[in-house]
Amino acid sequence: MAAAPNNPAGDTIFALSSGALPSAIAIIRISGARARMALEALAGRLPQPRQSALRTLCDAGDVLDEGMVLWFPAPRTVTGEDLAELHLHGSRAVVEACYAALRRLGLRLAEPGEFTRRALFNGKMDLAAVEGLADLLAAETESQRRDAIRRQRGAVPRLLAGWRSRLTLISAAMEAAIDYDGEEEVAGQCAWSALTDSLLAEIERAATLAPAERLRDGIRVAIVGPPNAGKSTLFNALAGRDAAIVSDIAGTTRDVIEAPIAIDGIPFVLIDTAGLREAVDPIERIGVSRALDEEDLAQIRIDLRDDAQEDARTIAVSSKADFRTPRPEHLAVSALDGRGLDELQRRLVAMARGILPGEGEVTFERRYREALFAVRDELVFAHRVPDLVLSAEHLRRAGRALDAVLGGDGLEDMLDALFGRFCLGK
Ligand SMILES: Nc1nc2c(ncn2[C@@H]2O[C@H](COP(=O)(O)OP(=O)(O)OP(=O)(O)O)[C@@H](O)[C@H]2O)c(=O)[nH]1
Ligand SMILES: [K+]
Ligand SMILES: [Mg+2]
Repeated sequence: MAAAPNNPAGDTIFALSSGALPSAIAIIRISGARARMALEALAGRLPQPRQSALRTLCDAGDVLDEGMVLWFPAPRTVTGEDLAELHLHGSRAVVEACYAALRRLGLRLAEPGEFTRRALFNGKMDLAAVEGLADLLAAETESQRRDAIRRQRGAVPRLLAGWRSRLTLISAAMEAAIDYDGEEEVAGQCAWSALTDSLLAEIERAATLAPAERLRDGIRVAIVGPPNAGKSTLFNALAGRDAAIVSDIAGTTRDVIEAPIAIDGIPFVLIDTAGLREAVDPIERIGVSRALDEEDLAQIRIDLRDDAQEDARTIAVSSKADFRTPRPEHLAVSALDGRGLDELQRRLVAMARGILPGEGEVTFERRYREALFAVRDELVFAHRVPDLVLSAEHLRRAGRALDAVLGGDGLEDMLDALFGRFCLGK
């Protein structure tokens, strides 16, 4: 998509903002400095601001349609610009005729997401809200809708600003402690320690929650282990179809294979990987290196290694439990007779719930999370260093990292990708 101008004052845009044609009603939205002129040219007299009025729409003496029109003068509009809406009969011919008339008046069709882009640049929405809106429009599940609404309604900047002001308070308490000696210093240290502890816990939780894009795409679950451990067989059993090739030849799977599945309404992306070993075959070696990457990236891994250790993101599985004695500390699973599969699914759901946002929690897009990890690291350093002066410096850095998110550093880079996710007319 071509980048829309940051200052769009010159161009007036229009687009169909309602659904696919034909439909009962088609709503054409017009935004920009010439919206008023265009509305007057087509509909004659302007209606009262923000009140609908019935008008006959004409183009050079030709009646286009009869419909409701609305006029929203800037700046109290969704885009921050003059805005008009035409509510027409939802036929292709009517809409095409209107488009043609608007083009003749010097207006142009909007790019996908361009209305929202203008809202962003005119300060009508913040970036997190735009991201939330994009997800709201794409939401398919209830958890996606709830999360998107919270973000669209400004939950992210509210949280960030709250953390920022607490950090400022902590820094102030800290500077005060530096000015004291002895007992007071210890007391001061304890006070700010407690403050940073709770802030750290909150930021840590926010950064480790499933990111917004995971909620969109599904929580990644990588199945890893040695060749012939039964990874692909297990993958197929969980996916409910023969998506991956299974054979008794070690090194069968080389590429990464993905299958989206839902368990208890939670979206997962299952990932089958190449068996981990010192491969001689160069192609298999690439497969092994990809497997290790997926293992790192995944939020949850199902580990079929003999020495697998359970942790917050790992389920250690003894496969082929129908004919091998499973390790007592591992979950015994057999893709052949089905034992352990229900329990494995229960554990996947339980782990997912731990990293999905709960009531009132909000997820963060990747770029926020990276900054949050930076903030967290600085807070950890601030705790660890023995010297209050050094601690104060780490707190300042944490503050700057938070400011970077609040100020939207690196904004331009991701705008095109973001607006590309919008449909036309939004
Ligand atoms: N008895 C029994 N055999 C199994 C089970 N799971 C897999 N197998 C067999 O073990 C062999 C290897 O299975 P795969 O699923 O291809 O193993 P993999 O871990 O994907 O192997 P690579 O892709 O080569 O790393 C096949 O012959 C499977 O039929 C199981 O639960 N029980
Ligand atoms: K195999
Ligand atoms: Mg395999």
